[in-house]
Amino acid sequence: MNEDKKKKASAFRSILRYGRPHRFTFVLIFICSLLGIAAELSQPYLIKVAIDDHLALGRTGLTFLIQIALVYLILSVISFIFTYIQNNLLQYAGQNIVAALRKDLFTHITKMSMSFFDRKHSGSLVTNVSSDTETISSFFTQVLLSLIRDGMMLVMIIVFMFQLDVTLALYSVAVLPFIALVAVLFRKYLRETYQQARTRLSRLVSFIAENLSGMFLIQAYHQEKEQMKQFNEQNGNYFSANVRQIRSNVIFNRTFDILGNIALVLMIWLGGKAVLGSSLEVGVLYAFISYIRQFFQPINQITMQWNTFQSTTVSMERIWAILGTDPGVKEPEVSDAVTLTTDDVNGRIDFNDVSFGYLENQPIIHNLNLTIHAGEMIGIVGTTGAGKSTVISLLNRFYDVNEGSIEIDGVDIRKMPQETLHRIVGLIQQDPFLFSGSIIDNIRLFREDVPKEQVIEACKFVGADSMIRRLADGYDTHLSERGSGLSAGERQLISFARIVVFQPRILILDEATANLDSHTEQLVQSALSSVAAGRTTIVIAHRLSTIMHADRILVMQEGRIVESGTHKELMELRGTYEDLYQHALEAGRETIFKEKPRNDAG
Ligand SMILES: Nc1ncnc2c1ncn2[C@@H]1O[C@H](COP(=O)(O)OP(=O)(O)OP(=O)(O)O)[C@@H](O)[C@H]1O
Repeated sequence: MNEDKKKKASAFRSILRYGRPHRFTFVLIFICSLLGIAAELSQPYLIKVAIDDHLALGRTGLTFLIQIALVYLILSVISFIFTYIQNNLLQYAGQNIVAALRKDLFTHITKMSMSFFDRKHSGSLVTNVSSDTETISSFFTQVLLSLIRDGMMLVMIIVFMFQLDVTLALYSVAVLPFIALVAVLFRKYLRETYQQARTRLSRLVSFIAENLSGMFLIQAYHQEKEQMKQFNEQNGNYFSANVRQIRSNVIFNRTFDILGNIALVLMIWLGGKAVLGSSLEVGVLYAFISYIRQFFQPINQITMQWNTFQSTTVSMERIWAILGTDPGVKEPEVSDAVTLTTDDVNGRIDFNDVSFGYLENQPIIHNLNLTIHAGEMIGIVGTTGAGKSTVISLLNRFYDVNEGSIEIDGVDIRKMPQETLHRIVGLIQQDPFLFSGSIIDNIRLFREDVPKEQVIEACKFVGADSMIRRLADGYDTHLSERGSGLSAGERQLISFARIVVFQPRILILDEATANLDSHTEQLVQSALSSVAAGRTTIVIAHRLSTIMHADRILVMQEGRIVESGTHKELMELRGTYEDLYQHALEAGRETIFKEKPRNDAG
């Protein structure tokens, strides 16, 4: 529990640090609030003066009243101006702070290794970057505003009251312990309802995000009803948590109103008695009644902000948990870093006694030793779960090896800045990811310094040019999310063009041609041979035709390379490869590797 509080406090302090660059703005906000409130609170006092020093004395002259009315008006304008400036400054500072926080958070997330994304739902990360930062924004713009403005207002009202009449002032502040009691009683309940609503919203967002990315499967397997049922359940849960939270808020606020009205009635009763007994001036009673009404307003505001404050601490903690998470895969120390340019690299790859597991004590790759020569084309085959994609993830440093090392041209990839590594190693996946943006930007990855001509050249080279020109806006055609306006083969060709533009020395294709029809496959195949020429190429393929002509084929089984050689050599070996091949022929497909049952499955 204590640990928990400490964590909360440290998260809070860390996030508050974002306010430091705006400290002068906060001083200005404080001054504006002070002036605005002073002008506002002087108004009842003015009326008291008009009543007690003029009307109660039976004076009939209007000049004094007109003067009072004018001053009242000026005070209203002053109060308006300062409140306006204060609000604007606060919003400006608050939005700036949150924009900076959002940026840091997103930057940090982009640096995390894949193991982080294995653990974290993308939906909950979306909630962190969007609504958690928004909650923190409301802390700076509402909670802080309330603390500054309402806190000062409360203090000033109490000062004004004591100045006017000590007895009545004491009666007024006597309600404060009751208010504190109500706040304490409600606190736990309010916090619970708030947290519940936030957790359920986060679950709902995760569910929606997952559904959107898997919509294809949902429709293909007619899972709509099942998913709808789950959605309704999540939606209903969020709805009831929200209703509960709103209900508790309303009860809390109305309890305050009742307390305020009781205090008001007491004031009229006690004050009225005093006025009748001539121990109190009417104007003072009027001013007190006004102040009592204003007295509850800031208290109500501050207690209401308690909710926001609660959710802010939860959000701050969650954001800090991410910002405080080690990225896993680290950039090398500057003194250790080896920066290579693509031209320096030959493309030799060494896996030296590499072992790796996604989870502790569950090794997937076992003591892998492998040398791939510069310019060699390697095909990797194996049954599902053999570890083919894992080897590729390790080479891309999406995860770090547990033991051993991976070297490119003799340099441990952990010593390369990741930018260098990813410039050297180009990866094409089965379903290439395209960003929402124009085709040209997708090919040059939003780098304006890559001229359009170079992109067109690359597209011609891989045979994508005519396809792109047929689109409505050619190279400027805007792609929707994940390039959904294009076919799988077209997306594939675009990712090949990317490779030609960026010229990585090592090319990796992860099942790149598995789902294409034969015509598109031919297109992609010829693009592949153009792109692969002169590069070290590793292809994980489920189609034999893709890798049959590879310089070397590696057969993987349960995290180990069990056979290695050319197609011919492996066929002659009559081992696992030949077995897979026969199995493919029997099934009348060449794409059989994936479907072959795993050994452990019998
Ligand atoms: N992110 C992950 N977290 C935990 N385990 C994982 C993860 N990714 C893969 N695995 C496990 O690691 C093993 C190897 O997976 P990998 O994806 O490398 O196999 P593969 O040979 O590429 O299979 P496929 O041909 O089906 O793509 C499998 O048992 C898989 O369940």
